[in-house]
Amino acid sequence: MDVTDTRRTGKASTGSDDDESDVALMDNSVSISMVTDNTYGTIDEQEDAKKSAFFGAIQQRADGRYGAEGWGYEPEGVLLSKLNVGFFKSLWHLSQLALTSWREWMLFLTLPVTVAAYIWVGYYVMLAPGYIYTALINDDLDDFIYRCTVLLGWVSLISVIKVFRQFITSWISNEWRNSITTTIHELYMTDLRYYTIQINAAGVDNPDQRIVTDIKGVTTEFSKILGGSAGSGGLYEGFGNILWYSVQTAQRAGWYGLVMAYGWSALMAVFSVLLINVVAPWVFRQERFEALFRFLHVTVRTRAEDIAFLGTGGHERNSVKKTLDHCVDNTKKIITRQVYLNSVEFAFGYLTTLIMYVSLGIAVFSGLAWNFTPESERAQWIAQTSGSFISLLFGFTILIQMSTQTSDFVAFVMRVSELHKALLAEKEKRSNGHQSSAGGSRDEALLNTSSFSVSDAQELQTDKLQITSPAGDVLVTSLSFVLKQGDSLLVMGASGGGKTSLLRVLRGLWPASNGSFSRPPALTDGKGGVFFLPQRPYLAYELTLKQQMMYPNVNVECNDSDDVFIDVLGEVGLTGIVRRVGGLNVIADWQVMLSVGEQQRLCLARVLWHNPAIAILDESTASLDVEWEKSVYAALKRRGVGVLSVGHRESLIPLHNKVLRLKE
Ligand SMILES: Nc1ncnc2c1ncn2[C@@H]1O[C@H](COP(=O)(O)OP(=O)(O)OP(=O)(O)O)[C@@H](O)[C@H]1O
Repeated sequence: MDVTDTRRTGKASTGSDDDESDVALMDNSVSISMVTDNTYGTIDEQEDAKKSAFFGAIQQRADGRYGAEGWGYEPEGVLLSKLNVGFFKSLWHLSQLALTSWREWMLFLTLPVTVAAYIWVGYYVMLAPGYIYTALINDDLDDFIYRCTVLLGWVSLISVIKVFRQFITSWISNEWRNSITTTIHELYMTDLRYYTIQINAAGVDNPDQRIVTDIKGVTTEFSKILGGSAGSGGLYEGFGNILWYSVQTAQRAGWYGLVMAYGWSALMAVFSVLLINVVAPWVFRQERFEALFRFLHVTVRTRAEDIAFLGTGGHERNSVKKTLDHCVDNTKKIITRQVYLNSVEFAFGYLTTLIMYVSLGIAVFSGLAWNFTPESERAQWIAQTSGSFISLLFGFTILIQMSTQTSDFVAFVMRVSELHKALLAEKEKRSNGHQSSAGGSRDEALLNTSSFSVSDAQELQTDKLQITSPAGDVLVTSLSFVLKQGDSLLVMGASGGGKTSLLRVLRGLWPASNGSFSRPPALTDGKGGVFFLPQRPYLAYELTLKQQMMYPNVNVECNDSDDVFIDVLGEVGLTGIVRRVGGLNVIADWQVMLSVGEQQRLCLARVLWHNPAIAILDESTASLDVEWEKSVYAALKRRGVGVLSVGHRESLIPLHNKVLRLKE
């Protein structure tokens, strides 16, 4: 048996091989089922576990992410990123996140109104040369001065409208970014989804990049696509021009002028839409490579000291180079494919002038134009008809150019909507779990599965708990114990045996594959409940020393005097740092300021300050010397905190009432 009651024996026991019963009742407070080789269930049962959604999602993710072409390659995502029905559905989906209030709708509607004003004033600017030519041909100075003055007025007005259009386009982009990011943040940063999305969501790589860069890409590009930018008109201008100048062209050049313009544009549009799908998937892929490239560099920066201790950074150099190669090779593919698109775009741009002259020629030489145009107004007719025609074709040009420029946009939209859908799926899954369980805070309730309940009693209880890793390996088959306030249980066992996994299940990060457990709520405001301390010290960004101790409840009202915090720091041997850093209320880069041991002590100070009913410590004293380790456990005992520790060190055994050894 591998359970030792140190209160009874006073020393550690390693257990004997001939006693491997499933359940070991040690005393009234703790009953423990041990994992032994013969409790692993049949092969069929294990296969069933592997078929769980949990496992399925992980497997899909692994297959997608580490494909034959290495990191960052995901064929399904690449194929998805096309200008097709799926894209428009995703775009619609994101628009609903962007337009959530009447204010956003008002802003959104300001844009077409502004563009309509722009087209209307632009029409008068377009007419002006015709009038000026007529005044010149008629040698009419007064008319010439009048026409020039009017033109000055229109030109001033159109400049103001254009500036406003730019302003409103950028403003809308920023507002949309805020709305979409806020909605996605809300989903991502709530109910531990920033964790579970990584375990469960198939194919959603680099959520950080999608949130930080891709959403901005969506909103910037979309506002430009609708409203235009400094260099090009937008969708509204394109359609506005087509509508207005179709009428004008038909009136001036007759129906065949229209047929020429529409026929020519339709031809180019078909080419462009076909060619856009040659580029878009590779842009999607590029985003993946860029994200990975940045991530590897961030890792080199944040783990610089570890890498420098371990070696020369050769592997990291190779990794970043390999990823750079992927970025560069993929960019070459994009550039090559872009040639086709550019050919269509440029050819269309230059040939437009030719098409215009041909159409005018047909109107003139067929006798239509001169039939109804007085001699004195022929110059005006030529100038205004060509202006109309060019404006009509410009409308089409805008639309066609836009389709060649949307490859980035398609990629951004697909990546952001993929993340949003994955987050919604996570939320849905948790809500379903919630329906079948009872009680607890919002945070805990959403973590609930049918196997978990929040108890009012300040104790942790597991009943025949089975734990399965995301890869489908059964780590613990049937574990039952009760841990009351003031009790202490040490979980030991081989590396990879499932110790931290047990804590993951108790926290609610992984589902239990069988059995059940109950515990007080975690992370309630301030004190009490269960406090989990992870294996690696975590010191949050931009917090003072005092707030680090209050973390995660940094915003709760705290009436404790500074002395309380200083006393707690004293209990973990950190009084010195208060003076060193300049007080309790100073923000510093704690990862750099403190040694790993000091970081671990500060995290332990957190547990002591919170004074929970139960503390769950994952190798939390590994960097402390034995004397300080003893001292910290004594401080927990003084407070009557129930302790569940995971650890390897023999020195921990006498500090606990019970020891549970997980077998391999
Ligand atoms: N996200 C994951 N996906 C798949 N398998 C995982 C995942 N996390 C952990 N595992 C596997 O689950 C097993 C148990 O891991 P766990 O972290 O519980 O080990 P441990 O007993 O705490 O080990 P150590 O003492 O080394 O910290 C290991 O084989 C590990 O590889």
